[in-house]
Amino acid sequence: MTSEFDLVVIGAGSGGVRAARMAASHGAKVAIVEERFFGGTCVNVGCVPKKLFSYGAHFPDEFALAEDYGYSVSGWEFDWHTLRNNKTREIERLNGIYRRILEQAGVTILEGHGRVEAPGKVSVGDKIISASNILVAVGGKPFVPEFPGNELVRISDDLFYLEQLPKRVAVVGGGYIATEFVGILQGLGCQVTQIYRGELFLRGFDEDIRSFVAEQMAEHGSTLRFNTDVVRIEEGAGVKQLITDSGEQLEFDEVFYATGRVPLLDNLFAEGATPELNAGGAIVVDERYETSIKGVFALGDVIDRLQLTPVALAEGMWLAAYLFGKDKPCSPLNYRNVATAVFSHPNIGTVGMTQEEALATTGSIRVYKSSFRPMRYTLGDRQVRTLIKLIVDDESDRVLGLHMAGEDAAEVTQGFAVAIKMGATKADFDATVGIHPTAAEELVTMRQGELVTAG
Ligand SMILES: Cc1cc2nc3c(=O)[nH]c(=O)nc-3n(C[C@H](O)[C@H](O)[C@H](O)COP(=O)(O)OP(=O)(O)OC[C@H]3O[C@@H](n4cnc5c(N)ncnc54)[C@H](O)[C@@H]3O)c2cc1C
Ligand SMILES: NC(=O)c1ccc[n+]([C@@H]2O[C@H](COP(=O)([O-])OP(=O)(O)OC[C@H]3O[C@@H](n4cnc5c(N)ncnc54)[C@H](O)[C@@H]3O)[C@@H](O)[C@H]2O)c1
Repeated sequence: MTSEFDLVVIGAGSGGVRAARMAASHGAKVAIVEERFFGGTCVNVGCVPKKLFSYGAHFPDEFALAEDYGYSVSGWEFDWHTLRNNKTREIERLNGIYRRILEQAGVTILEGHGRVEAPGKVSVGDKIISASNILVAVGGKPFVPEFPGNELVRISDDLFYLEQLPKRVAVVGGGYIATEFVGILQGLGCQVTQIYRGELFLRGFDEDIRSFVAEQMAEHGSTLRFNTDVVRIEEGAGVKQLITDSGEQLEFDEVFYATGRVPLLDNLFAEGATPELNAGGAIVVDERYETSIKGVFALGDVIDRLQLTPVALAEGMWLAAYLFGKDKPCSPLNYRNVATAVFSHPNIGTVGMTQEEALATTGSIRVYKSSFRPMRYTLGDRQVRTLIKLIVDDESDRVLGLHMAGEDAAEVTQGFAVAIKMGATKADFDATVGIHPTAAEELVTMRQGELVTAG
């Protein structure tokens, strides 16, 4: 029996929309199922509203800096509702664009909860549709650990729709979301405390970058409490009392938890139709994104790879070309040297290996480091700094990693990521004439490297 569709995608987020659109452009008959919002996490409660809020949070610093340039910027006020509502209007516009992109590509849109009933069968409400291939691109949801009072905390989605901005706020977690939220809330005028259970936040990033960002955030007014775990939260008189593992009691108006995300598998697979999952609940796929059930594929945040929008997009494009393209990809997607940024204040941009990873891999590296005060800040006394760092393989001279924390770090890193992906050497960097005066020119003018060897 022939199927109604060549591909049914569950989830119209970053990966699902891209896969559906590209599959349709290759000539496939495609349907997409979405139960909540077109564009998924990134557009609605992730990258986009977060970046808009991050822009918004920089204005007080800009006003202060303007004074050093002779402007009087006194008496400014901030209205949270204006920022929040303008953001929501923009997100609604983007939702419409995503829907239209799908319609224009000829993709059939089905609104409702999608569920894999069996290989080749998806239900949407009480309707069953048949498909030669099914793609599960349902993303993830915030994870909040179990402890007394955890029902009192807010999750990342909540920030985007808050009725009022809290005065005193705790952000628990030490990853991307927590660190970005601290910058946003602090910039918008809240008194912010970041609480992290480990020694130093941003595990997995370069050690120097982690310490530098912690210093800069503290200098900027955020309170950072590392080696601190929350054991209980109580509420009284509109105040949230947070009790730590050392018995301290801290008071906040709101407590945000950003302690990771887990795959969104709620009512997604009928009994007997669940593919293999790993210990963390992520769907296990092979290098073609096929699950343990033939004809059922999965990609994006629901699998155990990098949880980044450009990665979900790349996976979606790869799979569409693999299933329906004339020119099938000849190799699996390459996850090496994926550039990433944390839109904390200051921003972090990173591509390639950290010093620690490089040492474990090659044993002998040269490390080039420069910390400086960007020219923009030299007319006043604010201690805003930038750190850049290059990790070079001593033997081959190849640049293994580039790390930057400071203004425009994400923008600068994106450009250099091309060079790193192409295998540029330090000599290539040195042979590149800089653009003066910029912060990025530092990356092609560093000459004094320190030789570091393993052990
Ligand atoms: C606060 C925050 C900030 C972020 N910032 C960045 C950033 O700056 N840069 C970056 O690269 N990444 C960022 N990310 C990560 C990025 O958003 C994700 O990696 C990306 O959205 C994953 O795409 P996806 O297609 O896998 O899933 P999603 O975008 O989550 O899409 C899944 C879609 O499936 C739908 N769905 C789920 N279950 C069903 C079902 N059963 N039936 C029908 N529909 C269903 C959901 O409603 C959703 O629309 C951020 C994430 C968060 C939470
Ligand atoms: N700029 C970006 O590209 C960007 C921004 C936001 C999110 N993201 C993506 O979304 C993913 C999820 O972000 P996230 O910040 O929620 O996750 P994360 O994995 O980056 O960080 C989770 C943090 O919570 C801590 N944690 C975990 N369990 C805990 C517990 N029981 N108690 C206390 N702390 C605990 C971890 O130690 C870690 O510091 C990221 O990994 C990233 O891939 C990307």
